[in-house]
Amino acid sequence: MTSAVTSPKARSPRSQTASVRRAHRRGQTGQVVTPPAHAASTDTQQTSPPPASAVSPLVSLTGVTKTYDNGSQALRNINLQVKRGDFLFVTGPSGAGKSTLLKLLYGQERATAGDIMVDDQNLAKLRGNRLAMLRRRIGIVFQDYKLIPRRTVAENVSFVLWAQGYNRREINRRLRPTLRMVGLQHKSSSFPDQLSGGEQQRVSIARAVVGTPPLLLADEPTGNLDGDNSRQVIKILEKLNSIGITVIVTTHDEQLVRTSSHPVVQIKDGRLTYVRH
Ligand SMILES: Nc1ncnc2c1ncn2[C@@H]1O[C@H](COP(=O)(O)OP(=O)(O)OP(=O)(O)O)[C@@H](O)[C@H]1O
Repeated sequence: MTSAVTSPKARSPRSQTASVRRAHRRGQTGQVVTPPAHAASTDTQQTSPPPASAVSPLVSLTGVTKTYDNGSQALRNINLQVKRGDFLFVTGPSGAGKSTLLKLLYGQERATAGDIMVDDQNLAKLRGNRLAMLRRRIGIVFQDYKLIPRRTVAENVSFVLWAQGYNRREINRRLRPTLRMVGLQHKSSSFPDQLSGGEQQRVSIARAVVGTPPLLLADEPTGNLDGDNSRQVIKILEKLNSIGITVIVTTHDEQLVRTSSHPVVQIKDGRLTYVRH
């Protein structure tokens, strides 16, 4: 698995981005597919409305409350909409409810009250296979990387594709541009403990997006990194956003948020307010 990615030709960041973008356009996300030019036909008989996915937000929370079994009220009456293609920062102090919000979005936790829609699916109604299918369409990045220690970079990144039944050719086709995208093509045979923290986080980003999900959730992705590595991680997330992936990032790093122009919401004591639209 690793041999195919050990000696890729050097390519510019622009062409790396382009190849991942092409992967999206081939329809692998089901999300960023550009409609054919004739889709906007002049056929006056064609009066059916556009599909819901073309107009609905990718993520929508309405009146969402989460109370854990021990009585801890993590989220209170949250209303939030994230459109397809958005990049959203979620800030707030420790214990405010940021991680809980992301856990609700990928179905690790269930809301106590309210409605959560992700990619036109009502999370409260998803169980078993249908929840697993939705999760395949959500990339997740954690503060502590969560890489498999005895697996190489290439194996860590492609593991999810193996698990989903992709063949070797398709895995290699996706792996190369994804590793280039995060600047780690030369580290594909390294093990996690041979990498810096910033590199490990870039591997975890590659793993999160190698399946070309329409939605990427990053929970404090810069929490363990210094300023330079943090900015590099945010730049990669912005690059992914520029090719159509909707990105939601939690952070308590005020500096990162201040130096960006993306929308920002703050969670404090479980309540959400817009800081910047
Ligand atoms: N599994 C759980 N069981 C009970 N209470 C929990 C659980 N997970 C989180 N909480 C509580 O819910 C509240 C919100 O926690 P959450 O982890 O969402 O905050 P956070 O904003 O992500 O914090 P941090 O920035 O420190 O990661 C906290 O009071 C926390 O103690």
